[in-house]
Amino acid sequence: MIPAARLSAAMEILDEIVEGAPAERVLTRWGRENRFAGSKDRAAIRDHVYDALRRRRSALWRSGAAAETGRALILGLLLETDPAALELLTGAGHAPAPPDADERAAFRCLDGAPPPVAGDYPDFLHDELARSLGPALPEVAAALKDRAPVDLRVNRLKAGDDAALAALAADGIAAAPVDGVPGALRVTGNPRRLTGGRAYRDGLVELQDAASQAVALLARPGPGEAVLDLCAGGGGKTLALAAAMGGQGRLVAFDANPRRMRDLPVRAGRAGARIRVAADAEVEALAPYDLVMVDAPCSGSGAWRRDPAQKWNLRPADLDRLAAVQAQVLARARAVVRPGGRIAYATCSLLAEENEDRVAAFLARNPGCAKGTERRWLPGAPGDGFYFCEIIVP
Ligand SMILES: C[S@@+](CC[C@H](N)C(=O)[O-])C[C@H]1O[C@@H](n2cnc3c(N)ncnc32)[C@H](O)[C@@H]1O
Repeated sequence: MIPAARLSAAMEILDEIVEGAPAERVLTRWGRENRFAGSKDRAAIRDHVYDALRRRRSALWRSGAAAETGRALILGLLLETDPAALELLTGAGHAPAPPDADERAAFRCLDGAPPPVAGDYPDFLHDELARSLGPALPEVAAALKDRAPVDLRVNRLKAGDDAALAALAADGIAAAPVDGVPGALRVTGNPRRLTGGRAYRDGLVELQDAASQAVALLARPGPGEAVLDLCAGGGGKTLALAAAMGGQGRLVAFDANPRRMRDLPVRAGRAGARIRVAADAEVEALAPYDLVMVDAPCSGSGAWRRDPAQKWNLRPADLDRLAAVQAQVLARARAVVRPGGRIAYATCSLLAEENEDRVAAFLARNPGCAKGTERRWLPGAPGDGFYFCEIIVP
């Protein structure tokens, strides 16, 4: 496909997404129905679609269009990020039609756009984002418009950094260490080869955002400790905890939605990690734990660049519901941690409401518990946005 035809396809796909269809479903169906498109075409179309979804409000504003359509979003995206590419819109062959006089007259810059439009986030979150981020808000919002890098964690149960880098190089994948996060690598070339390569298949590296790795390291699971990962999900942090424990001790993984842990046994096998996947009642039966990791369900606002639909689908009532779940998991963690043990509370949220406020509320309800190490990572420094707070239990 020529580059302009890829833009046409992205417009067509975005039209369906704007109508409410989930992006992944539309992209998959489009690929099935357009077999002539090769893997490079599909990857480029997907990038256009996600670039537009991350910038949904600013792109529409930039286009000046009255209604949100795939064409308006792509026009606005190109205006903002690659104005020269508008020349590709010639109308010839499969290229989109060039912007007509009315469309051109409507184009506008972002000066004067309200902050949530320029920053691409929902209006209702503005005050909370401003309270949480202060003067960093515009910079953080800008970082969330870009594609997320592909990060790897060197699996210390199987390899050191040099061996992992050598295995990746043999697979044709270029990567470099991420400053400040021991064992984190950032893929700089051929990321799509990763899952077919030996380094990944043999469990030398795992896909994991660098800040997510930093969170697991900061939890400091000790070798020989009993550790519970109470919100294990797909097991990203569980596997990182297992590696930090050096294959010693006892690591239990639980998630309220067991289907999310479906692949964990296979991933653990590949990584050479011993993990007990627990059913609900086993969480208490296997207590007490020295450390309980609570990677709480949250708005995902620190990782919106990976999943932009999350920010557009979020509603005020979701934050209330999430706050209640965050409090509930913390209370459960408190009940199963041993006296003198620790709770490692983390979210990939930028909102104080899900972070500092949740910890403060927990401490107010649990006299004697004390805050230990607390840290926040903003998106891009070095990975997704994350919050971490260690709670020391009396
Ligand atoms: C942020 S995700 C976990 C990501 C995972 N730790 C990782 O690193 O890949 C939060 C998880 O919490 C789970 N969850 C939601 N409510 C829960 C509850 N009450 N108890 C335990 N897990 C819960 C969700 O199913 C979701 O998988």
